[in-house]
Parts: sequence; structure tokens; C-alpha cells
Amino acid sequence: MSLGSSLGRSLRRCVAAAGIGAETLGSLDTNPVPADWRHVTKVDPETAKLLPVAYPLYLRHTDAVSVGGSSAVTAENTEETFRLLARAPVPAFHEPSEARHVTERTRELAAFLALPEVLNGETEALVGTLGEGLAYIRDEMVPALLREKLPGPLYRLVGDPLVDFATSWLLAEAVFEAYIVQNPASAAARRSGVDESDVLSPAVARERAMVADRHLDSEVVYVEYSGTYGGDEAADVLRAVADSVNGARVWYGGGIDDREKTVEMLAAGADTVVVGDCFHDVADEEVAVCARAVEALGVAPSADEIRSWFDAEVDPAETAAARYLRTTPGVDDPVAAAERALLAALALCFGALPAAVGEEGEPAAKRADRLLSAVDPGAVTRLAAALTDGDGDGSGNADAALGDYCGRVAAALSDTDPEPQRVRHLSLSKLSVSR
Ligand SMILES: CC(C)=CCC/C(C)=C/CC/C(C)=C/CC/C(C)=C/COP(=O)(O)OP(=O)(O)O
Ligand SMILES: O=P(O)(O)OC[C@@H](O)CO
Repeated sequence: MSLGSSLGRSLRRCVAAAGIGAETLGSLDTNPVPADWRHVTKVDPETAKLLPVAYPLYLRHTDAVSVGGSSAVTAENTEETFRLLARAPVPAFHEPSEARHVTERTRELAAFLALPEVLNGETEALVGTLGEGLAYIRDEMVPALLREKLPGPLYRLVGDPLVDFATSWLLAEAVFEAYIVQNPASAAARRSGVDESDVLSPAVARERAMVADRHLDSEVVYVEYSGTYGGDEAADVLRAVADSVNGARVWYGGGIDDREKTVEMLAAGADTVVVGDCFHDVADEEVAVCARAVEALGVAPSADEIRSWFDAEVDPAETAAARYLRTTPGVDDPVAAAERALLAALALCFGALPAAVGEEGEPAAKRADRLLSAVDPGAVTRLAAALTDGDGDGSGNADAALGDYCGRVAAALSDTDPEPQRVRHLSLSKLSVSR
């Protein structure tokens, strides 16, 4: 062995030993996934799963949004979801179930890429899809992008090494989520070839989590009961997993729909809980509540009429809005927050409706602003602040952000939008009002 290569190996060992020492002794945390995230909301881009129209008010209370889903997801609905979430007050990251859902636009808008690898599924779900994804990125996506950006002669000169570099860079920047899929009846289980016999005991889950943490260097170990609450069984798995990992974050997802479940999973060792269905239920509820209100009040009620109808017809404590808000550890009074957010949805709906059904008069943004201030005096400020925090261009112009958002809501309500994809994900696009 030459002196150079022996020196190189010794140096690598020293660096590795220093890194391991610092990590295990707890003084160095190199994981880019924040340790202090307690609550992540998962938003599915598929058109059947909607985003509440008052989403900036709900998402103020979560730590981050994960965008992704197993079925009916396309690059287009993913881009549209990110465009809407660019106005959310917290970071949104991308968890693609296929490499083709990653586009230049999603990469610009996503805080980072989170790639699933399944520890108890078919090989396909651990390395197969990733391999296909990387080949697509290396052979199609990056070359197409570079060909578009670089003049022909320059592409011919430096294209190949640049393609390799960009592919490696994309992977180096991505974080990996090592899933342990524990609900064989879920879409995630079907997608990853997990059946009853693959469900792991706490002891085996612990061993696989150690592989993910120490060998695969996964940033997240994700105990996934998607669609169902894992209860005591999940708590045992979480205790075993949390006890075994050094650098990885431990996430729990599945069936979280109240405060106790969040607290139970965090107490068992999860750093973060992920909430999915319960948030989409809020969007369905908005559509139902707005439809009932339109039925009762017509398209242009006053703020007083909206308030009185709401007080008589809706019990905020029993709403999906309150259920979602109870899952977020930071909200002191989830029922009051739910009431405010539902009133904001009604104000946005009735602000935009007259224009959407072709009635002349006050512009949608002005009317929504007036109704919002009347039904809940703090709502405009909160909504504008939430929209402006996330506007990404640093302009901090609350009026413009609110005006622009009201325009979107009007477009969602009107089925004459020239680009329906633009607003299809917003709950109110499903409200059918006779014109
Ligand atoms: C290289 C690039 C850019 C992409 C590769 C993309 C990869 C590796 C995708 C892996 C897809 C996979 C194996 C998914 C497994 C299933 C899973 C864990 C899905 C996540 O759950 P949700 O889709 O949120 O679950 P539900 O639909 O059940 O809610
Ligand atoms: O939809 P739920 O059951 O909340 O599950 C959330 C998430 O873990 C799904 O990947």
C-alpha cells in the first residue's frame, strides 16, 4: 500500500471516529431534520383530498407540512399544492412516491426532499423504486434541465460531469425516511408490499431502526400506522426504536385525531407525530358547512346573519376543525381556534360568492375583508399575517397577500377559471352553488 493511500485511510478513520464520538456523546447533531418538530401535517396532493380554504390559520400551529401520497398523485397536482403552500406560515417539504413527481418547480418550493425507504417491505420498496428514481433523475430529468439552461456547445463540453454532479447533489441534499409500515390494510402497505407477516415486533423494529440509523444513515425512522391509531402496540415499538437510535429522528404517524393520542406517542419516544386524514377532514367539513350556510342564507348574507347562523347551527367543539387543532400540542384553546377558523372560511366563501355567481358589486377581496373583520375582528390580521409570513418574497405586504388569496378563493368558487388545476385543491372548489 502506498504511503498516500495509507495516510488517506488513517485520516478517514480519524474523521469518522471524531464524528461518531461527537454524535454518540450528544454534542454534535448533524441531522438536518429539526429535533424540535413535534407536529407535522401531511398534505396529499391528490384531487380527492382537499386543502381547507382557511389553511394558513390551521398551519400556523404545526411545525412543517409534508407533501405526498401513495395514489392519484401527479407532478401537476404536486406543483399546485406547493404553490398554495408557499403561502403557508411553516416550511413544506416533499415526500415523493415517484421520482416523476419531482420537478424544477417543486424543488424550488420544497424546503427539502424526503425519500421513503421501507424497512419491512419488499426489496422494491427499499432500493427498487429509489434505483429507478435515480436512473430517471440521472438519465432524463437533469439532462433535460441542463439542455434547456446551457447553450449547446457548453452542454456538449461539460454536460456529462454536470449531470453526475447534479444527481449526486440532489441525493446528498435529500433526507431519508426509513419507514416501518405496521398497518397492512393501508395504501402505504400496498405500495410497499407489506402484509400481516411483515408487521414487526418491538424487538425486531429496534434492530431494523439500528440498521437505518447506523448503516443507512437515515435521517428519520418513521413508525407508520397510516389510517389507524397504533395505541399500546405502537407505543411499545416507539419505546424500543427511540432507545436504539442516535442521530435519526423518530416519527410516528397514523390515526392521530386528538390531544391524548399526540401526547401518548410523544411520551412513548416519538420526536414528532404526523397527522394526515384528520386535516383533510377539515376541508370536507368546510365544504359541508359552507353548503348548509348558502342553503340557509343565500349568496350574499350580512356578517350578522353569518354569525347568528353559525351560533345556532354549529357546535365548534364537535367539529373536525377542533379535532385537528387538538392534535397540535401548542394550541391552548382548540375549540376557540376552530370557531375562528370556520368563521374565516365562511367569510372567505361569502366574500367571493357574489362575484363567482356573476353578481355585480363590491370586489371579492374587499367584501371578504369586510366580512372577516365583522365575524371575527382578529381574523383579518391573523390570516394576513399567516399569508404574509409564508409569501416567500419578503415583501411582507399583508393587503396584497390577502387580496391575492381572495382572488384565488373566488376562482375556486367559480367553475369558469381558465386554469382549473390552479385552484382544484382548495376545498371551496367543491362547493356547488346554483347560478
Ligand atoms: C430519487 C427520487 C427523487 C425519488 C424516489 C422516490 C421513492 C424512493 C419513492 C419510494 C416510494 C415508496 C416505496 C413508498 C412506500 C409507501 C409509503 C411509505 C408511502 C408514504 O405514505 P403515504 O403515501 O403518505 O401513505 P397513505 O397514502 O397510506 O396515507
Ligand atoms: O392519515 P393518518 O392516519 O393521520 O396518517 C398520517 C401519516 O402517517 C400517513 O403517512
